[in-house]
Amino acid sequence: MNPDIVKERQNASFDVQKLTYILDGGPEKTKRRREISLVLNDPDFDEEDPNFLSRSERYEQAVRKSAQMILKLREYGISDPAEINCYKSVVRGNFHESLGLHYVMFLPTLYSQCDQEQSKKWLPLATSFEVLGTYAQTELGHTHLRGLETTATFDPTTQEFVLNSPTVTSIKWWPGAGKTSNHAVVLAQLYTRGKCHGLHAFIVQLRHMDTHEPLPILVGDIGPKFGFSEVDNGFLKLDHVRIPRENMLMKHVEPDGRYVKPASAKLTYGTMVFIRSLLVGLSALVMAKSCTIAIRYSAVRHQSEIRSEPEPQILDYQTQQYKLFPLLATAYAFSFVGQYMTETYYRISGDINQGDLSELPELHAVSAGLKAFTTWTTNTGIEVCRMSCGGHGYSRSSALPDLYAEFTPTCTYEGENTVMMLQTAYLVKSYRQAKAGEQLRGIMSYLNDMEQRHVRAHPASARPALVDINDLSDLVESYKLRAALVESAAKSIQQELQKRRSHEDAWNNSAIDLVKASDAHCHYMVVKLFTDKLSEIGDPDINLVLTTLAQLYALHGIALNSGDFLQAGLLTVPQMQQIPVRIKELLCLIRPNAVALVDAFDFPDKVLSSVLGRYDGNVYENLFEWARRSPLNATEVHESFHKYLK
Ligand SMILES: CCCCCCCC/C=C\CCCCCCC/C=C/C(=O)SCCNC(=O)CCNC(=O)[C@H](O)C(C)(C)COP(=O)(O)OP(=O)(O)OC[C@H]1O[C@@H](n2cnc3c(N)ncnc32)[C@H](O)[C@@H]1OP(=O)(O)O
Ligand SMILES: Cc1cc2nc3c(=O)[nH]c(=O)nc-3n(C[C@H](O)[C@H](O)[C@H](O)COP(=O)(O)OP(=O)(O)OC[C@H]3O[C@@H](n4cnc5c(N)ncnc54)[C@H](O)[C@@H]3O)c2cc1C
Repeated sequence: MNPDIVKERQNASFDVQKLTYILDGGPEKTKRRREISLVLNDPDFDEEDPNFLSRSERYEQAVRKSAQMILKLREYGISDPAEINCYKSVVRGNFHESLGLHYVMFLPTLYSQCDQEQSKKWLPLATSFEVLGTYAQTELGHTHLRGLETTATFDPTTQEFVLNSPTVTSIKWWPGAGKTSNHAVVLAQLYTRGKCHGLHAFIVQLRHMDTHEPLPILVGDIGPKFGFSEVDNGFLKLDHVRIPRENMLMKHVEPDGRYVKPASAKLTYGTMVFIRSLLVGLSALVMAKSCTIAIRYSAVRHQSEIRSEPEPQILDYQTQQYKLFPLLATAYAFSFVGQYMTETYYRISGDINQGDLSELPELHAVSAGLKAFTTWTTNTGIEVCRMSCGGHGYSRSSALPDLYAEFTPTCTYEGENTVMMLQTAYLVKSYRQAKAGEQLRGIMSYLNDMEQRHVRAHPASARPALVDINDLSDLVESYKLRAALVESAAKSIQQELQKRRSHEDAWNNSAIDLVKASDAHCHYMVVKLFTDKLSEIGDPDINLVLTTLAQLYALHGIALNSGDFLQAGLLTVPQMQQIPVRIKELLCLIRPNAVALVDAFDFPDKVLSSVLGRYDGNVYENLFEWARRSPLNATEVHESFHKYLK
């Protein structure tokens, strides 16, 4: 064990184990997660670092791993969805799996959209992996759902739908598992009796069940990408492909071609809401991994000098702390927000299953906004962690380049982040409702008292100083008032309408304000949920260290967005000047606990897969060993010497 890291652990002021229990949701859950993590000792999962493999080898390795996972899940009797998720995230490490989409999109779509008869047919096939599925929605030319071109036309004479990609731009593009899957959920515009009824989901067989040869359908892999090398993102061109009427999910077409409206057309989009909710938790996980790597490495890396003494640990540099500790605070904040998002998703989708759709718009708005907010923040955070590790952060051995490449598409897939932030129509609607005197419920209820607060952009000098920057509840209150930026967005729309612009143009001309409002709303939610969590934590040592992190999170956010807080008169200039001073004090308070705080995330070394983030801190000898495994070192003299240099 590296002596620096031993010393760090001795300095901790709290019980790491107890904090792990809080993150997991209780000691029983930690125990079970650790039991599941033992699978890492299984020699069947001993594999070469994918960074040393070609794309085709990586894909093959991923397929083998996916198949092994299924067999082992059965062998170990793991069937609870949360446990399957835990198992997979352990085995998957920092990469994706080839059957990922089958689990996260295909199966959930079947579960939520099959009727009884369809469930009876498709669920046994899909859960036994005879049917391997993908989710084909995006097209070469479109992702905006109303604009999708693929058609599904009902033919009552044969009781079939005819699926067609009429143009090049309508070719399905991106669906994972282009080579792996034999079925797809295809999203297409439904036509029956000559009328279009909008987007619906259909199950389409793509490949022969025994030979895996494509049916008369053009299907394949779209080629190498920024990351996602394990995943065969695919294309799919359908040329008048016929499928039985029973393959339409939720069956909205009667045998005579009559269309029966669903309770809400938006239920077809349910799988995206599910994944967007999951991505909030995934952001927390990846931010936590990145911080673990960067903070452990910073504790063992010595460089330059502060005083004329031996080289200090780089974690002692104030600038290093300023780079990493706000991200550490973010990892904790997002962990609690992830827990909230999961609970909210299951609560509201439970109501939806019972026929109560009243909270669907809020679920959509919250999951879209938090997905965008947390993935954007995490994406930039991983890169800060990588940079903070200097040159070794650039090596794939650090895992940070992989974490970045694998995570960055979360900002794009399941709804591009700007587009998701623009799903703030709900926010503006809520604002208008509150202004009209309606009492809002839930997370939007803070808009109820906006009129009394009169939060507007007028001189700060005309306002009382509301905020004690050392008081978390005051900080939550100021974030709440900043979230009233929605008022500016609503006003911008109003002004555009007064200029006789159409509603659509007024919306587009206010889009920057709308995204800002959405961002401010999400930021408020994160600060509030983090603060609310503190009241549940009885252990005084843990409460203290998490309160310090929450204060840092809140103040750092204000420092980054100082213009908003000053403009709205929520803070005075002298208060604003106090914030950097307080932030520096908080960095000093966090410093002795930094390693213990990342230890509490409890990532086994095999899951982190990072030479820099090793628990024992023995970085240099393992970096050397890792480099020696590089395929370029397989021979002492590379063949290129004989071919070109000699
Ligand atoms: C510790 C925790 C660990 C967690 C472990 C997690 C493990 C998971 C591991 C890995 C996960 C990663 C998985 C990797 C695989 C990724 C694969 C990627 C797949 C995809 O990308 S699938 C394709 C996704 N595509 C999109 O998201 C498209 C985005 N676009 C849209 O959603 C829509 O076009 C739109 C919302 C922008 C506009 O909708 P539409 O076209 O219908 O427009 P309108 O007709 O105007 O309707 C708008 C109207 O509808 C409301 N609305 C829109 N969407 C929804 C919804 N989903 N639900 C409810 N309501 C919705 C909208 O608010 C409007 O309402 P109003 O009319 O204003 O009332
Ligand atoms: C790794 C990966 C895996 C994927 N897996 C799948 C899958 O399994 N199945 C599937 O169906 N799809 C999948 N996708 C596709 C993914 O869902 C889309 O890429 C995503 O929805 C974004 O759409 P787009 O690529 O068309 O971007 P575009 O919508 O073309 O975005 C380009 C730019 O235009 C801007 N823009 C677009 N619309 C607006 C607007 N209304 N207002 C303001 N700005 C706007 C965006 O902000 C962005 O800056 C995957 C994508 C990736 C990268």
